[in-house]
Amino acid sequence: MAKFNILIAGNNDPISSIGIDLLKAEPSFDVTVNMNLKAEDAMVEASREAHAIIVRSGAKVTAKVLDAAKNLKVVGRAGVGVDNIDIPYASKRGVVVMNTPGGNTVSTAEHAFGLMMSLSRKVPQAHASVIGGKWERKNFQGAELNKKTLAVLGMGRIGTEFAKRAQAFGMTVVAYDPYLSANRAEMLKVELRDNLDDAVKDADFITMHMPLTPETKHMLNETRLRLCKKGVRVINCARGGLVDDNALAKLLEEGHVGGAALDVYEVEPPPADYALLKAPNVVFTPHLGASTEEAQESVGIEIAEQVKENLLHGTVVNAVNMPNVDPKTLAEIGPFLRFGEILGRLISQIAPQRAEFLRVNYSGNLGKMDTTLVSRGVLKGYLERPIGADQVNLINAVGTAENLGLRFTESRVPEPTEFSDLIEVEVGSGENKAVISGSFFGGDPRIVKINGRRVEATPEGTLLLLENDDRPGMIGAYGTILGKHQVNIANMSLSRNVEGGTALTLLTLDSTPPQAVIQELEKIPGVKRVYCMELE
Ligand SMILES: NC(=O)c1ccc[n+]([C@@H]2O[C@H](COP(=O)([O-])OP(=O)(O)OC[C@H]3O[C@@H](n4cnc5c(N)ncnc54)[C@H](O)[C@@H]3O)[C@@H](O)[C@H]2O)c1
Ligand SMILES: O=C(O)CC[C@@H](O)C(=O)O
Repeated sequence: MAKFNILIAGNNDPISSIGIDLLKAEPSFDVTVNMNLKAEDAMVEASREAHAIIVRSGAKVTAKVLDAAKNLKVVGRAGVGVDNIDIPYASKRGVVVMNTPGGNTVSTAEHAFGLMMSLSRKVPQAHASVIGGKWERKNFQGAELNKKTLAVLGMGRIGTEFAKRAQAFGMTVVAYDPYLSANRAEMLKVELRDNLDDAVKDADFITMHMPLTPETKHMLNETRLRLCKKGVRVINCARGGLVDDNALAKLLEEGHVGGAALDVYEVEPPPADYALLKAPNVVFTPHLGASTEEAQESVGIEIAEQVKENLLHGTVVNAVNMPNVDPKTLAEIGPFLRFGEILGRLISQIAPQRAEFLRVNYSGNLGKMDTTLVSRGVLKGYLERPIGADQVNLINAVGTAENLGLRFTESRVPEPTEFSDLIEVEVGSGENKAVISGSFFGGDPRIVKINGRRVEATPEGTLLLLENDDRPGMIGAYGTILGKHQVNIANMSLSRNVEGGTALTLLTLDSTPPQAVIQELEKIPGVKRVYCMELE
């Protein structure tokens, strides 16, 4: 039985014990929990033997960690944000990265909403004052939420939950999210703004709920904050860096921004001299959005299940760097995926060198399916020879092709050709290309065309493809040489363009002939090309 090492890594932020127990209960898993992995070097050492690493936001899975963890197959994030994981590098290394969207949505929306209420009623300041023995009622006059305008930036899961709560409090909700459809906005009864400045300029409160990306970094910068109404209050329970913390501190000091409630910071934890910590009218929490029993249990169990299923059965759920494959889909597309890989391997052995494109075209029943993974399988099979079978997989195949300058495309048409299912793979540059097509006969894969010529072969063992003048005696000549070297022919398929033109002979062999035999075949008069193709 294969053994898998699982590292649950953190910086004092463990995942739920139910999730840990679920993994420990699996006999083939060896589970290590280490919550002292703030430093990269410590993380590198702890990760060396891991097949899976599970983190929250405290531990960082950097390129150095990914390089050190030679056996690594999967990184699981118990939560939404994956900015503590080097995703491009994980993809390059062929490591699947999964998160658990949804498990902490309500907790985070509730926390952000709680922050907005604390901010509008100055709860932390009033609390500190009472504890300090004071009774300063006039200093802590707040503002109602009722009839105020709220701008929700990022109307995904958490933004939507926040908006619903705000509507229940009588707020007018304006939304900015370039990926939100007008229909959905209408359904959620929010006023959708196409332009970020339009969304924030009349708002009394702004709340942010999107990932930190190059596009969203410093979305609220000094210029945009100055555009807002004087006294605007800002809530950020999504990611540090969406707001320019220094600009926010400055505008809070000036009084242009009336208050801020933050759960996340550009630097976490913020150092003692962080300007924001000294600014007036602020409410802070230390990245607590998802810190509830319910959310942690939910994301802890979810990630444990996902990682377990991935290691044991190859199931991919909630991956951020490859398409999802649940067990049902995996069973359905499994045969196509395997055949796709074989077609890729096959064409890599007859394609022109320095190919510039690889196209996968589907028609008929296959043209109606989601074939993304099958195409990745073709690409993987194609790249195995040049890159090494252990270096390329379904996750990094697309990136690897890009690095080689190979343009990878796929097309699908639901109409059948002469076959009810067809996968056609074309590889080449300009007009110089090789084409192989495959189909399924009664559920069994068949190679049905090579370079546009009709052939028929079961994709197994070794295939010998010979191109020769169409004249008598050629097959006898091949058979004699192969027989002399004890190479048995299991199957043969013949085709030609015109009588006396060029013939294509596809032989399925029981063993792979040595190179010397191929050279002997090439010397037969009338033989133009001989390709020996191994399928496994
Ligand atoms: N504080 C915490 O503990 C905590 C907990 C959970 C989630 N989060 C963070 O909250 C954020 C939102 O989480 P979610 O689960 O709602 O994610 P989500 O994917 O459901 O929603 C994100 C939304 O942001 C939108 N978006 C993307 N780019 C945008 C842009 N340029 N402008 C405006 N909108 C844009 C997307 O269209 C999407 O609707 C994430 O960054 C996540 O990491 C924080
Ligand atoms: O692990 C946590 O508590 C933080 C989670 C949060 O930042 C997320 O993006 O899901």
